[in-house]
Amino acid sequence: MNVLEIRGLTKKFGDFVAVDNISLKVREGEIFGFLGANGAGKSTTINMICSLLQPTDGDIRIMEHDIKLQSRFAKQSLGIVPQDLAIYEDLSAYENVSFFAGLYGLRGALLKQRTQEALEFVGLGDKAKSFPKNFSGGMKRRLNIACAIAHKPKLIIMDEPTVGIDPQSRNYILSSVRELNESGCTIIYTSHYMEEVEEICSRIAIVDHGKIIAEGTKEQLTASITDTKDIVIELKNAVGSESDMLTGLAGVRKVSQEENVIRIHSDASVDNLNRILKQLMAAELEIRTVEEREPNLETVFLTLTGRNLRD
Ligand SMILES: Nc1ncnc2c1ncn2[C@@H]1O[C@H](COP(=O)(O)OP(=O)(O)OP(=O)(O)O)[C@@H](O)[C@H]1O
Repeated sequence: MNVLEIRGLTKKFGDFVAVDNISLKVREGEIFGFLGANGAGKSTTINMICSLLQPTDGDIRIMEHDIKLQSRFAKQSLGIVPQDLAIYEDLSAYENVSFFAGLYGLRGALLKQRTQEALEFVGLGDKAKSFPKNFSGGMKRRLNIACAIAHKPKLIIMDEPTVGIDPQSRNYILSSVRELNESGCTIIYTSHYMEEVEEICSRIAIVDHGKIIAEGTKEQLTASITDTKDIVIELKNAVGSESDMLTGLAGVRKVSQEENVIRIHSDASVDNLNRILKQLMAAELEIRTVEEREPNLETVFLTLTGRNLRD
């Protein structure tokens, strides 16, 4: 079954097209990644799925129900972890979760039980009475998740849930996503962190300028990139501007440098590497290592758009 089906979804703000005719199916049991740079249109799409924004055009179906016609069903099937924290600082952690679960229709003993379960799930079981104003960024993010899951939705949408938190909380959140998925939830996970999407998502859509420019498993997406390759060269004692001499070289598409390490995105033909090395050696630079990297999602994005995800 498709837990989510989107057809021809479009959102215009005045003349600006933020989401441009997106169609998409997310099947039950998937962790579906929505990967795109800042401003690509991820949040606008999510806000339409959650009925927070009216589409300019297109249809959205959740569990085969049109969200316009069966809005109550859609609301109860959906859990939303918004990008901007949606928690009340002057309510306790327990009261926050209980408030949101109540909005989704839970009452009485079940409301109490699910509130406590959700807090325990995110590792805040012993913080039920504490106030989020005293929480770290990572704890607030986890509370935000608890608020979205207490009513046990079939589909959970997480909009960049790991922005601005420490690595430990990030790992905690990623393993919670997996656990929720194993317990039967379908998950849509948006991020501009390629590594996270690669790590947890079973299928990925890459969004750019409001359009889906590629979709598939990580393996399908990387296999589709056969005409480019990534080369990483480590120099000895670089001053930091050595990459300039490679920009514009035939076959070289993009170059970046961090201290001694130069990353080159180039056409796949073999002579490129020779040309690059000749250029560096002609400048009497000492080369420590040369490595050809397997394509990853960043390569896919770079090949399709000519930009890095975080340019
Ligand atoms: N209410 C609005 N009015 C006008 N433009 C908007 C509005 N909301 C979003 N936009 C524009 O639509 C585009 C897509 O924004 P959106 O927030 O969906 O991107 P995103 O992929 O979620 O990026 P981010 O990772 O920064 O959240 C951006 O150019 C943004 O400036």
